[in-house]
Amino acid sequence: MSSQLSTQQCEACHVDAPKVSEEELHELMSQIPDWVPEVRDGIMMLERVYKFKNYKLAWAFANKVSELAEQEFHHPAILLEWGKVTVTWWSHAIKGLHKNDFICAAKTDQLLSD
Ligand SMILES: C[C@H](O)[C@H](O)[C@H]1CNC2=NC(N)=NC(=O)C2=N1
Repeated sequence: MSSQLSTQQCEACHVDAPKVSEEELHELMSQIPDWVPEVRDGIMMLERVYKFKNYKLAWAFANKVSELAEQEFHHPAILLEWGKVTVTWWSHAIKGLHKNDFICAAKTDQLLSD
């Protein structure tokens, strides 16, 4: 359930922290069905495009995602466009996906209803 992930906190991620396994990936993806795993420069990432009616609403959402990032001290790529925000989570430290990324993806989804 996505509520399960979104109630968790990011933990400090170090270079030797574990990447999620194939099995975990499958289980965690099922909890954030609107996110797509993307491999970019050999790094697995989680991405979702959010659509809005205008620039201002997209901008406000991008700001909320930025606040979440500082709260969790885990920072995504955020692409702000007219009516559209693309959020991409991955863990720089391990060049891949950590459980933190799934927690933050679930929390990003929750910002929509705030
Ligand atoms: C020093 C600090 O903890 C690190 O630079 C953090 C900050 N935010 C981060 N965000 C993300 N997405 N991945 C990281 O590896 C990461 N590392």
